[in-house]
Amino acid sequence: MPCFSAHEHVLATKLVAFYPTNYDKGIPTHMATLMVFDPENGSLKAIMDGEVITNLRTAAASAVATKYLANPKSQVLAIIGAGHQARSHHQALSTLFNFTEVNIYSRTLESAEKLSQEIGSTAKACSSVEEAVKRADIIVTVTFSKVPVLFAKWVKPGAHVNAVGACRPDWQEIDPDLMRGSVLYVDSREGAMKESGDVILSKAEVYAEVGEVVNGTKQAFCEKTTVFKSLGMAVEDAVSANLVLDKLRTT
Ligand SMILES: NC(=O)C1=CN([C@@H]2O[C@H](COP(=O)(O)OP(=O)(O)OC[C@H]3O[C@@H](n4cnc5c(N)ncnc54)[C@H](O)[C@@H]3O)[C@@H](O)[C@H]2O)C=CC1
Ligand SMILES: O=C(O)C1=NCCCC1
Repeated sequence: MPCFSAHEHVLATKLVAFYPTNYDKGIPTHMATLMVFDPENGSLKAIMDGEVITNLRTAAASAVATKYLANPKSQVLAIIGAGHQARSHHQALSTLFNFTEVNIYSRTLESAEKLSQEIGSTAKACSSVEEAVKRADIIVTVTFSKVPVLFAKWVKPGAHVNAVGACRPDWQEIDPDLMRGSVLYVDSREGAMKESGDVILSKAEVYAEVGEVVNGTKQAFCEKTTVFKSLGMAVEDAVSANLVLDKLRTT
């Protein structure tokens, strides 16, 4: 994933591959390395691990979307999936909202319970997606499922969904009725139309990129049911890598 940002004065690329079956072997499913170059002359400035940055910047992007699109009084969070992104999303969203309830569903009750114990007394492992999401103001889907796991009939009107998994054109995590029945935001229109099965297969209409909401050219319909379909953008990695280098320089 290559990126040059003149605004941020950064030139970087991330090599990333994912191996869903690694999860059951207890090793990371995403293998990522970032290379940062001097934008003036192309010389290599740094090679860094891309796993942590991928976890954190993806959750940060969802947090920005959620800040604009969720009800500001949101109290109940549901997380579907209990891996790295589940943890980073809980961490990032907790900087914006005081959750009184965090409901977690995963393929195994054991992995949902483990995450619930890490989070503490507000968290609960649920035995179905429906149980996890029915009271939720904010929902995060972070699984490797290839078929929908979150259905419109379980989602409270006005809830906000961060749909982060299903990053291939033939994979889905979200019920097409929910995609079509919500106001749909994406990180990149171009990316969504090429890579997101949730968008392509449901034929849902993309209302806006989150960046258009942030810069005020498109509306944030936070009183309606909203979906943010995230696929990840190279600029998120490049900017994050620059932040790491800045921090290194000043410590
Ligand atoms: N939008 C973006 O920018 C990014 C998206 N992702 C995506 O987010 C999702 C989660 O990533 P990580 O948390 O890093 O992975 P992880 O491997 O740490 O956790 C994956 C979770 O999905 C569950 N899972 C695996 N197969 C499943 C299935 N068939 N049905 C339901 N659940 C299943 C696992 O039990 C686990 O809880 C993946 O789809 C990944 O590709 C990851 C990085 C960036
Ligand atoms: O943006 C990324 O990095 C990824 N997006 C989709 C899944 C693999 C990693």
